Amino acid sequence: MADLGNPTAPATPLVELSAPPEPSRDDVRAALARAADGALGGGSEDRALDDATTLLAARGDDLEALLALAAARRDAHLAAEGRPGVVTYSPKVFVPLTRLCQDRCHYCTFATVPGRLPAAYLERDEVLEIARAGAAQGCTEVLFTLGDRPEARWAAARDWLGARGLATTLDHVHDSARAVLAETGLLPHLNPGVMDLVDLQRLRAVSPSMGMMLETTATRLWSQPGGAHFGSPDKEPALRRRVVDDAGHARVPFTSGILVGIGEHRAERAQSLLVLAASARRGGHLQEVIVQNFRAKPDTAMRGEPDAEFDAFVAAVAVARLIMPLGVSVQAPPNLAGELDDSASAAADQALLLRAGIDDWGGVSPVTPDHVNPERPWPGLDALRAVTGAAGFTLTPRLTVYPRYVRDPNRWLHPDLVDPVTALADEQGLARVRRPAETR
Ligand SMILES: O=c1nc2n(C[C@H](O)[C@H](O)[C@H](O)CO)c3cc(O)ccc3cc-2c(=O)[nH]1
Ligand SMILES: C[C@H]1O[C@@H](n2cnc3c(N)ncnc32)[C@H](O)[C@@H]1O
Ligand code: MET
Ligand code: SF4
Repeated sequence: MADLGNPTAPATPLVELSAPPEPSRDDVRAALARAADGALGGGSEDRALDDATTLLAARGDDLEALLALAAARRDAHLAAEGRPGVVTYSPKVFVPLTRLCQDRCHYCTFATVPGRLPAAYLERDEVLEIARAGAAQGCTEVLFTLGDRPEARWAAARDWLGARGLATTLDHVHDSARAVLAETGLLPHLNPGVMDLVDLQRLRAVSPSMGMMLETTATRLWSQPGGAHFGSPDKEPALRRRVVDDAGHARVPFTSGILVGIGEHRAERAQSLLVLAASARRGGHLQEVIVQNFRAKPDTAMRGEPDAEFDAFVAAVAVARLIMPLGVSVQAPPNLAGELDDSASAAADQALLLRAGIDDWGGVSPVTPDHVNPERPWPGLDALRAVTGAAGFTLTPRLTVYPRYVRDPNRWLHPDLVDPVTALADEQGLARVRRPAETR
């Protein structure tokens, strides 16, 4: 298990960081040299923050050197996990259980108002219908992504839940996930926003993995008017950090990550990644870190903002790889790469992400759109396999829960989930291939 799962000191408090100056090339090269020697900042946490902040500014030849270091670290991770040369994805369907939300993230087009929806929530039978369509296409994951605690803001949500004898949105998540497991055998991955320790312990019985993006440690983007998270109670960085840590206490294999380009500066981006790495070391539960690039969408408060600059995003992927302990996968979604409707530029950007050290593409669906980024279709699996193969890797389906946790079920899986997970896993803990999509 490498250096994961060794409880150390408690989490250090988040300090507000001022915007860093542009580093000189000498600064960048010195940071690269320390990274090449094995540790950002030569092992000290403050120096690691400085070096990571510096490396996030690498461009041109320096960025090339950073990518090479990150790629080598990814290869070491895959070798340590016993799957050298394997880049994974999770064949999934996406269940937008509710698009009502108590938050108002300025980049989000997923959250909406009751008047624009046929109903406040999907019914359990509608969820099952989506899951069955996924099963027919060889999917193994049902991703529940939804608005945070809409009942705190919307009467339509309270009424819908009340009419069905449900107290909270998370009760509906629980019952729907249990139904998916029982009726289809597919594995739920829950992404319902903020959960407390009791929620995590209860939901763990119906879902082998869960996730919540940290997004960013930049509290100012939450506390100050105009910030991307102003008006979103669930996006307070200290609260989200506690959720990521609590998932470790509850022994939930967990996915988190950062959103790049929502107004955070490089030092905040570096701090966010260091916070995730520290949580991974304490809990051993962080299976993957998603590095997701902000994409401006019409009808949102941030529609006029530029998309995340792609070189800055690629540098963030590489720095994430260097910061994370071995054993933590680094994921970037393939559908947010490239210009819209331009498969050549998507392929070029995806190739760059592989050079930057990712080892996973996340959920890819042959059935449902990415409801969070609906304007961005999934690449076909053939195209993704071609890009991955051209970079020297074999594209391989995984389960929603990663092999290292599948192999240690007593610690990481609720007893009720051992059989459902085992039924879908191969000897390596990856997905047993039985998919029509795979043989196309
Ligand atoms: O299709 C998507 N899947 C998202 N996923 C699912 C992801 O692509 C994979 O299906 C999981 O990582 C499987 O382990 C998330 C999962 C999380 O736990 C947290 C955040 C996300 C974000 C997205 C997303 O924006 N779009
Ligand atoms: C499900 C996850 O999707 C991400 N998310 C939400 N809106 C956007 C956007 N416009 N661009 C990129 N990612 C987004 C957030 O990080 C959220 O946690
Ligand atoms: C649709 S956004 C993903 C789930 C949750 N609302 C969050 O922001 O964490
Ligand atoms: S990103 Fe999540 S929490 Fe924020 S508004 Fe959208 S659905 Fe709500």
